[in-house]
Amino acid sequence: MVGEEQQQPEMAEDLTQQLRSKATELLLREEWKEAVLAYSQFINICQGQISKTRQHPDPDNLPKLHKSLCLALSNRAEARSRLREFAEALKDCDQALEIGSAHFKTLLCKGKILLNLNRYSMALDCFKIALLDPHASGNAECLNGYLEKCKRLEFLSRTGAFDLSDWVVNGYRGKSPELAEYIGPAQIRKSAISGRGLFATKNVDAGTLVLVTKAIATERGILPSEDSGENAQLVMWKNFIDRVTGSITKCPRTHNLVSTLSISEDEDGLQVPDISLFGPEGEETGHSNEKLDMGRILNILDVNSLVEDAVSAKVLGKNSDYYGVGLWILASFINHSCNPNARRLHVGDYVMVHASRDVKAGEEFTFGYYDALSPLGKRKEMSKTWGFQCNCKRCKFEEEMWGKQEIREIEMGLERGMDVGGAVYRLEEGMRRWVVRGKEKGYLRASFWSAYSGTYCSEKSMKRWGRRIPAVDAVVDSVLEVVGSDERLVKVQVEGSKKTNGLADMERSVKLGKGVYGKAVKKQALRALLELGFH
Ligand SMILES: C[S@@+](CC[C@H](N)C(=O)[O-])C[C@H]1O[C@@H](n2cnc3c(N)ncnc32)[C@H](O)[C@@H]1O
Repeated sequence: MVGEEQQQPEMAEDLTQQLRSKATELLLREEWKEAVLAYSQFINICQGQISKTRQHPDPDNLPKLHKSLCLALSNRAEARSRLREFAEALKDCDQALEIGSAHFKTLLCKGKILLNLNRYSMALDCFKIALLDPHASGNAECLNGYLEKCKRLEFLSRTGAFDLSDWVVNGYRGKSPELAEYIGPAQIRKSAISGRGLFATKNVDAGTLVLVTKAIATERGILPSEDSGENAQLVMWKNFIDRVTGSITKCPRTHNLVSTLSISEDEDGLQVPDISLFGPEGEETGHSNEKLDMGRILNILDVNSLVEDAVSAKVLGKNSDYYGVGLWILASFINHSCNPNARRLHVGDYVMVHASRDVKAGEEFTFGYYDALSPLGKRKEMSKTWGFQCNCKRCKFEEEMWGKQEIREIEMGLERGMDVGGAVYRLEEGMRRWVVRGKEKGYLRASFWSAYSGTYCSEKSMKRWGRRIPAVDAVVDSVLEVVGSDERLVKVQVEGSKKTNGLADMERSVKLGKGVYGKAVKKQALRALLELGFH
């Protein structure tokens, strides 16, 4: 076959025109992969012609060729961004902008890609320059929309001033609120628990937002009841792996950030990355040397993926067959504790982490990978499934206490349907005899929480045991001190106070609610929630 450059100039011109028309048609038909191929061919030809023209200068033709090349690069960027190949698409945009620094279509495309990558201020710069272009007048509404969105998200990512009130009060119905990535008063440091952890950089009170981060990939669905949903879960897991692999392959930044995550081996030797790398304006680092083969990706996912139906997501009131799994990189640096001080809330593709009780500067933020309001045996089982053994103070203390015959009898009694009020009474009496004080009381109460909750919420139980067991406020406070706020604590506080005093202490409950939902749900909304009886 005759090469393009050896063809007659008119013939080559015809072929080039045909290729350009074909590429445009594919783009209009939204056949993105094919459009990328056609534009790539066209771009090669254009670049060839430009270098030929440089050798035999043709001042009339050169600007025309540059214009065609710029447009083709811009269109290929559009097609690549639709395929979510953002890194390649950005390269195309930058090449096009080298030719025409104010090329409207390219600036718009680059701005949209940057917005998708949560790089708000860089996106804002693109839209601002685009606004100066004469083409902007015909696209003013759309452009202003993007500008406003960038400004809003940039403000949110800088201040963390989110407001989820309406969405939460409306029972999480409708579109989830617009969020932006945010890093609060936190830094990554070596942890005494294991490897690296996330630490408070200043004293924070309950409800303070720690971070908001968008998933690299998620997979969600309702599991069918037949075959107990296991097959469906496997299919979802496979899809999830494909999505994560896709994101890693398409984006070097994602590759680099994922490669910082633990595979739960030799954690203490792992490097401690700077937290700013993970933020919306985090630096573009070069390609990491760390190879991410399939085996390593699977190990990383095994250790770091979060399941949305975990206890903290129950607050979303999702269908019981709902299953959602995702990888949120920054949240992956948070270790587990059975006396956690942070909670996570899943909102769309984002996870928000906030302090669930007051946390001192230098203290490590931890959340429960599994339910902290459960007894030692159950927690041990769960930590096994996570592949580690929890050695927190609470576990160590309870290990000792479970040596006591009486504790085991109460636990077995409850399993066999023992009267919950009686169990609480026996435990409280036991703690008095064993001189269990302070936090340790909270540990045991948290472990037997279901008995306390059953007692305080039952009129019958309260009639029988109410005078012989501690007041609900004292118990809620001591459990709160060790596991942080939890919707179940608020529920018992509200119900229990009504049963003892006849009215719930609204201020106290609102404070507890703040620890559950974070400050992103405002006081007024929390009051409304409490009046509605809490979700
Ligand atoms: C999501 S990562 C947490 C961050 C991790 N420490 C790191 O350096 O990247 C989960 C892994 O951290 C370790 N880990 C977290 N919480 C732990 C705990 N309470 N006790 C022991 N190991 C824990 C386990 O190796 C677990 O597989």
